[in-house]
Amino acid sequence: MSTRMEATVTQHFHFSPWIHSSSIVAKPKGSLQFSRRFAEQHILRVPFSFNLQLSRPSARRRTVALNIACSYDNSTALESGNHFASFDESLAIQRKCREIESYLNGRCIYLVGMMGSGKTTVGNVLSNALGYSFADSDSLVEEDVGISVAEIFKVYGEDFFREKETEALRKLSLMHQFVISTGGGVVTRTINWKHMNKGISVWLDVPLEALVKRISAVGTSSRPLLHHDSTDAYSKTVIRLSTLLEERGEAYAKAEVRVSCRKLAAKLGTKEVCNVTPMAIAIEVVEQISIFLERENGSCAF
Ligand SMILES: Nc1ncnc2c1ncn2[C@@H]1O[C@H](COP(=O)(O)OP(=O)(O)OP(=O)(O)O)[C@@H](O)[C@H]1O
Ligand SMILES: O=C(O)C1=C[C@@H](O)[C@@H](O)[C@H](O)C1
Repeated sequence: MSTRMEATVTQHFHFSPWIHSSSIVAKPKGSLQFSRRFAEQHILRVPFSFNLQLSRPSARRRTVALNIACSYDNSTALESGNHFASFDESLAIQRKCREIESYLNGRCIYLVGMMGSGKTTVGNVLSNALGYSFADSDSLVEEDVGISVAEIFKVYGEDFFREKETEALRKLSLMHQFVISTGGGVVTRTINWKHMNKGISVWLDVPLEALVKRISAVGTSSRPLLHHDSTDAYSKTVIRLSTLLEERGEAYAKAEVRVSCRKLAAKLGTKEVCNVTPMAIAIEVVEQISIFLERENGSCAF
């Protein structure tokens, strides 16, 4: 005798920010029928594949194979879990970069944000994907003066550093096809915006707690605005970072594009901003730039 039984499958998928969950053509719940011989097994492995329908018409469909574990009978506990779709992020970001490059028209990308927000780390990923060169305004100032930023602050003071920084940005504003990691304080001077507005500015908006975690992992010796020799150096760093973040919030918000790492973490299904990889952030940067370019062009360009 062949008795059939029904099982409910609940799917939870985590996708790269590339794919908007609203655009996925898949039912979140489904019903499957199994023959009696599966009754002894706690977990059924069901080979399952479907096409991800991306919202952008020009984007390629990707097929992912997922194993869905479930048990039979709605009333018994379902064996559940999150199943990550494999996704070649480096190919995906390169593809998206190709889509936007003619709209960028060689304009430089200026990454702005607090110390430790990942401008250098994400900037390198982005420049590779775009095929752009990478520059760091702090490094340019160091090359110009011949000593480190920390030493410049100590020997010549902050105002001298700010002048040199503005000069570095002026030179960079004459360049094309660069991703530029800027110093954390560039947003505070109006003249710097004049230079950065030759390209596209992107704010890497990272919450305080993630900044603190990252900075305390590497120390503050290279960051003169945060460095303290005192015994309670950690708490002083937290207070200083939080004050700077509050003072500069509005200035960072002047950037044309904002990438909120908190929102991105939520979109990726994690509360922990520190779990979001530089690649995932770089992908989101390209996504947000493409939205900005669409607005700039007044139509759906991609
Ligand atoms: N997404 C990330 N996940 C985990 N660690 C990261 C991430 N992004 C950056 N980091 C780490 O945080 C630290 C600061 O990053 P990075 O130097 O890129 O920031 P920054 O904005 O360029 O800082 P600054 O302006 O002070 O030079 C580095 O140690 C880096 O490895
Ligand atoms: O946030 C800031 O004001 C600074 C950030 C660093 O990148 C350096 O530009 C310098 O230490 C100052």
